[in-house]
Amino acid sequence: MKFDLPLISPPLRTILSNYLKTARLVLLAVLVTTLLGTLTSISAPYLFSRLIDQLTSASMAGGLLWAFMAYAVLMGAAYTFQRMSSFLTFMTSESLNFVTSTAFFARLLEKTSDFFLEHNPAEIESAQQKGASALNIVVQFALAAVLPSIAQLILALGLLGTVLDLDIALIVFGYGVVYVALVTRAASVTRPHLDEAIEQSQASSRFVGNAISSMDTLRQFQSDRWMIGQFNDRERTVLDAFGRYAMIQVRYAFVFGLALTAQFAITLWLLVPRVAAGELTVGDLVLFNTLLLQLNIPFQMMGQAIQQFAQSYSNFVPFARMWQAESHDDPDSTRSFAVTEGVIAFTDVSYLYGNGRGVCGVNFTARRGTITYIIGDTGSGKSTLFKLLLKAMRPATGSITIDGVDLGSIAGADWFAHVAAVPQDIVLLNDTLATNIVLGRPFDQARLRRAAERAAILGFIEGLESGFQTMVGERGLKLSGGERQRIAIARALYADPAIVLLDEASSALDAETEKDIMDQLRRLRDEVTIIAITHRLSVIAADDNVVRIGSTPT
Ligand SMILES: Nc1ncnc2c1ncn2[C@@H]1O[C@H](COP(=O)(O)OP(=O)(O)OP(=O)(O)O)[C@@H](O)[C@H]1O
Repeated sequence: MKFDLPLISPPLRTILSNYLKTARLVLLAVLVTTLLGTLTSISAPYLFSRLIDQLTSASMAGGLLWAFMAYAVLMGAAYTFQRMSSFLTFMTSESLNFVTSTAFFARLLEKTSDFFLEHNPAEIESAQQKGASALNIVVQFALAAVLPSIAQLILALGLLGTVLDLDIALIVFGYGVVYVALVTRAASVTRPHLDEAIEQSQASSRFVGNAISSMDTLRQFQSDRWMIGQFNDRERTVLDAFGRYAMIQVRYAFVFGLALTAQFAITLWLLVPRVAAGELTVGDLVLFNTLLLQLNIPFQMMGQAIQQFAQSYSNFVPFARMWQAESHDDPDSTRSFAVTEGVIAFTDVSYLYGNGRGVCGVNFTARRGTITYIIGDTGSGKSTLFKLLLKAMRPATGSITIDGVDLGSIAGADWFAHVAAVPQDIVLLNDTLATNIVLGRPFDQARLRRAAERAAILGFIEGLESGFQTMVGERGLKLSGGERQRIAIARALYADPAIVLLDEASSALDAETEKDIMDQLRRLRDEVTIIAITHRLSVIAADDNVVRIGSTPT
């Protein structure tokens, strides 16, 4: 079986080392209870077989009954330790879930904007779920199956070799090797079908994410039947791939049955005549049967573990791919950066996307004291300039400086402490108006009201029954487009930024509200550098700085 180790190792290393730190004590308890469970479960049948051989009415009077009681205690202890170990293992799995989901979320926040253009939330969620459950299964199996199985195997094989004879121990061991080899082979033959099923199920989640975000449009164009058909086709592909996987495993079940029959037949063929000849006692035969049954359980467990590991690997791949997708290459925060004059200079800046479109040779300077308007045809690259300013990507050529400092050398955290943007597509959280404006920054009622006032939305909010505590609905869709824009402007102004970027921030507003907001912003222009993208030339005043962006080659 081939595994892409460079792909899965980095997330595994980070998550498992955090997990070992978090669950150290419980893991130790799992180890101890597992070992005790194994010792007691092997010593109980051994004691029983010896007692059976000594069982006469005279020996009963000599205290053998108490030895049988000791056997009963051993049996109870074995069960107790095994159960304790399995629940302690379950406890650690919750720690693992916690570590996996928090590490993945932190990693997601480092991803580039392109990542979120490629992957929608439903698909990301599905990869996260699959990855977390794959890791959980591997760790649970390692602790609850592989570890006790190996301990049980070593002890039981040792006992079998000492009490009965080495040949029998070798036959049992040989069966184990054949069994594990068969499971490995079955897992490797079925892997391509499993990989395909998981790949298709990821594509299906992406499809669901797309469908949910455009549900109203689909209904309006009566495209829902078409979407259902497409979804069914995708799910059918997943089902077929899982079906092929399961059918191959079903065929292998016959081979496993044959191997088990051969193991019992050969060993009984050798042992039964030796009992008849008086070389072995009936107790030996009973012990053999119990140990054989016990030995087969760990082999089956190990086989299942191999099967689960192979399945978990396939499930972990989408998670690992997202984990490894390109992240922002950001310098460390120095906290020493401060905006002084607020002069932003673009010098010969170019950036082309993979399709050859973007911006070429842009030169302009934005200062306080005036609003800098960026204008240009649709697709000329105005929003791309903002993405560059917001460090979503770096210029391919040229430079962007702030008060003479290259933007590339400023850490994201330091830069975002000074800049606030109102994007073209406003995203609001399904939470209250206050939360959407403050967005986790230190709460200050006076600032909140001032920001709302400057964004010309205070009157509207105060007129609502729940005021700032009004819930905005999924993606803020309980508000109008213009209200959403004003909330986003209030959000941008809340922390008194030194630089404000507005990407068609007033496009959904009526002329009067737009004028109101721009007048408010104009009052800030001596303290704040304001750059605004607009298609509405009517908002531009005579003393504004206007930068026209030309079309780029396609
Ligand atoms: N992520 C992307 N991948 C590939 N091409 C892109 C991407 N984003 C934008 N483009 C292309 O780059 C060009 C500039 O896009 P941009 O959004 O910056 O234009 P714009 O001037 O803001 O347009 P508009 O006025 O319509 O909002 C367009 O031709 C667009 O198709």
